[in-house]
Amino acid sequence: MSTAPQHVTTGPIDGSRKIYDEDGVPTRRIELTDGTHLDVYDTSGPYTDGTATIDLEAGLPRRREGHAQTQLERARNGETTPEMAFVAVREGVPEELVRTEVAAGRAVIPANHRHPESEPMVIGKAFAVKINANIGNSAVTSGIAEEVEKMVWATRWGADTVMDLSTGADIHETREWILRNSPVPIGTVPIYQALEKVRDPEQLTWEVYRDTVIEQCEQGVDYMTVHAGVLLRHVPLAARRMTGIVSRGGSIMAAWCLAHHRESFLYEHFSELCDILRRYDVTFSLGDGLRPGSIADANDEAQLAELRTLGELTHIARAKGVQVMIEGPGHVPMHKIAENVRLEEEWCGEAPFYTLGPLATDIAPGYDHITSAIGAAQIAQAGTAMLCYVTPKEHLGLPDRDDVKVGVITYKIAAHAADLAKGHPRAQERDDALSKARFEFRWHDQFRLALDPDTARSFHDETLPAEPAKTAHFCSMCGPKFCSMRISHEIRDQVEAGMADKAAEFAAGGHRVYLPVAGS
Ligand SMILES: C[C@H]1O[C@@H](n2cnc3c(N)ncnc32)[C@H](O)[C@@H]1O
Ligand SMILES: Cc1ncc(COP(=O)(O)O)c(N)n1
Ligand code: MET
Ligand code: SF4
Ligand SMILES: [Zn+2]
Repeated sequence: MSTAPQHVTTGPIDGSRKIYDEDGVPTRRIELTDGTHLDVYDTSGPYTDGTATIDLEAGLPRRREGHAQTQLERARNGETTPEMAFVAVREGVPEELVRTEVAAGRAVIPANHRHPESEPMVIGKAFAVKINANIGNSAVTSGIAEEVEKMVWATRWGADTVMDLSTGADIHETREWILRNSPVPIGTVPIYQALEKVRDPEQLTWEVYRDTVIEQCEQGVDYMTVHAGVLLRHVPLAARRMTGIVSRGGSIMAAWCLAHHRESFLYEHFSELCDILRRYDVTFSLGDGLRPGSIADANDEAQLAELRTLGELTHIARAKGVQVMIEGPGHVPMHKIAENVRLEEEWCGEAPFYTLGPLATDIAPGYDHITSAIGAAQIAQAGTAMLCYVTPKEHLGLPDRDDVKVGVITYKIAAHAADLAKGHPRAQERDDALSKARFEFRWHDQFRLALDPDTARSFHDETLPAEPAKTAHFCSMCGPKFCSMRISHEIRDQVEAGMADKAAEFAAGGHRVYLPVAGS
């Protein structure tokens, strides 16, 4: 039996302060030494508010109320819900854009009526690209306290949603602690807990699965991965691959279909599943159970056959008023990435795409946060709405707290790079503020504006820890004499002084800068 969590990381991010607008929408204000400030999107909840009291036992304050209808149904009815208004402020966009995107199914707001602790957020290509962090124990390692800290730690660094993918001990209790203390939406894969109950994939039944889904809906899970696109006829296609089926849920369902030689109970009971999720406004994340697990298998027939089925299911769910997003690959070389987005949009009615990476090559275990961030930046630029992070431990072991931070920061980079390329209205503000601080040798401001201020500061401290170095016009990379930015300042001064002299000369000599153009 795991012990209850006693402690999580709290306190503001270095150089920042949490502020709230009149409707309680949180923002992180980065205070700068030149007297200005920059406000940035904040996923971290009360944990980074220096004035908040955290009581893990009691959970976070409940901030929302339930409703009989889903966000999708209400958006279609022309209603702007409090959740839509909240995310419009967070994103800096008109409420009407949020409502119309949700109504069209191009965006989702995952917010189970029974998870009132979470702060509403929107996932869709018209909005800032989001990132998800996977956490959870396995049969081999980890406990409740570690997992709750991973959730707080992931959201501190910018995770927009967290998936609890626990498959080990105390699955229900671990999820309860995470849900009651999470400021972001929580996703799960219910088939994992269903399998835990029956032990063997063959023993799974629709009834056990359905009851597990209801249990998780009641607890407050905001979105659920459902691998209902793995059909009996797809299984032979995947058997021939280089790496078979790498999705856990996909492999469980394929094993069940083969053992019983029957069609998937998720597919056959999909309509009932929609009715259950609708009651709580739980969002479907239609699982990519046949995603490629290697470059060799990318965009193959198994993957595309499943995607077509997910498109069919999307239309069924939407007709029932349930919000839907679509999970995507996996391992895909760069030249095959755009095709994934194009087909997903075409076949799945532009439902928000939620991709795992993709890894652009298979050759760097230990660095798969990087192989996957390369693919993630590209697929996000092409229109993916949310990126599921990959940590340095991918393919090697369960990520720990440090891996979680590396994964989150790496994916914030990919998501932000895509926001810039897509021309998101506020994205470049932060780049400009940081570049200005860098060029003006305001080292403290450069650290504060960084995605990871602690690492930036500690790297600078390694060679130049003294306070005077924090305004010095060089760092240890080039040293004072070869600092190109310092030299640039001198060039700029000389050019400006020279311009002033030249201007005075010109005026004195009666010269004109622009000659009249003949005929004008
Ligand atoms: C679908 C993705 O989820 C990741 N994954 C599966 N279980 C866990 C866990 N407990 N913690 C973190 N990541 C996990 C896998 O590494 C895969 O990349
Ligand atoms: C983007 C994405 N895809 C899939 C899964 C589920 O994991 P699995 O399919 O291995 O059960 C996930 N958590 N996120
Ligand atoms: N790395 C695998 C993938 O590409 C997942 C392994 S754990 C289920 O999806
Ligand atoms: S990550 Fe490890 S346990 Fe999971 S599929 Fe790969 S080898 Fe198996
Ligand atoms: Zn993989």
